[in-house]
Amino acid sequence: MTFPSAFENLNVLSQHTLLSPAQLHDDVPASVRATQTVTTARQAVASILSGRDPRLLVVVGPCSIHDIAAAKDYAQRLKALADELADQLFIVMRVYFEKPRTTVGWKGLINDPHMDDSFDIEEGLHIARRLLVELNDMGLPCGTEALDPITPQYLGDLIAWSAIGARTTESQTHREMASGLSSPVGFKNGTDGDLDVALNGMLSAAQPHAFLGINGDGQVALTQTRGNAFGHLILRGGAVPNYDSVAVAQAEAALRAAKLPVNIVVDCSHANSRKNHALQTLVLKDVVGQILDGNRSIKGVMLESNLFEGNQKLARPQDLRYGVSITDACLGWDSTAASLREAAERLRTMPR
Ligand SMILES: O=C[C@H](O)[C@H](O)COP(=O)(O)O
Ligand SMILES: C=C(OP(=O)(O)O)C(=O)O
Repeated sequence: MTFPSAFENLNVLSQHTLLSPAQLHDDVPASVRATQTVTTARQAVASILSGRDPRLLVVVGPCSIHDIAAAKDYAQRLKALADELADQLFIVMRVYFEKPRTTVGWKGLINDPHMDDSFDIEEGLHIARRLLVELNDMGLPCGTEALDPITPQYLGDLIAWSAIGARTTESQTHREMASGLSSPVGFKNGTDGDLDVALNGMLSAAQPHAFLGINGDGQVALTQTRGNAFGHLILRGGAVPNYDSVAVAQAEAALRAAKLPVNIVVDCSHANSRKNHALQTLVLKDVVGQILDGNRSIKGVMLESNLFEGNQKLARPQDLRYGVSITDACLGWDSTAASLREAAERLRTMPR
């Protein structure tokens, strides 16, 4: 019997075989320095989550990466800031290559690196891996959203922290993938604010799973995982924000009731900033205030930040403004640096 028969793949237009994860690793190898950055950062995040390291994890950077020059420019500034504030903050750059869309839209640099619907995924994977190697070579760890369950085989060795997004936190496929990720993984609450989907995600991802995956050679493989020991909850707001002390106390109680580690990261953006990028600084101030008031469950924060504030509509690359987001609106660099410096300064007043 020929494959496909006349009765299947009726809506599939074409399939094009891509290079394997092993081939991409050969094309763009991880340097020793990059690997050290990833390993040290994963350990630091794990120590923060287990309470051994009192610093605040900060995942900060563009909503999405679309321009490599701008991403490197941003990373250089962030690395200097990370070194300056390293006594209080452990800074990981948000390096998001895959965007989950509410309906449709540009799905990120891996899916469509030329931003023209040419979907040159093979080139997208190369660009993404080269950037991750460069950033880790600078000593700047990278965090990302694990969206496509195949991508971690290509890039996962260069990722220090991962998120499962609000739109996929209830998906079994993503929980299975999370159970095998090498980095600590945060589960976001649902877009409607539901915490249970994230808690169930954490419970599921902590367990071993067996599922269909791909191996290094790109072959379909029965994949069996160990379970991820460093799952945590990310509060990103829903119908209303959920970063305030009452919402955080409710999340803590829900984590305790589910017998999960009481570890929370607050996403200062999305529904917590009511999608107004400038309000992220106020959310951060509030969260730092909660920590100064004695909160010990908030282990980290997330900020969407770029070189310049706001966002712009997707256009031809030559028509885009440099350093401005083409997805969610972001804080600009100056206010990002000022708010992180202020957060560190306030945290320094706290007896450890
Ligand atoms: O952070 C990114 C966006 O909020 C998410 O990808 C959804 O984007 P959309 O609602 O513009 O599709
Ligand atoms: C899509 C994102 O967030 P969320 O899943 O919370 O909407 C994001 O952080 O890019």
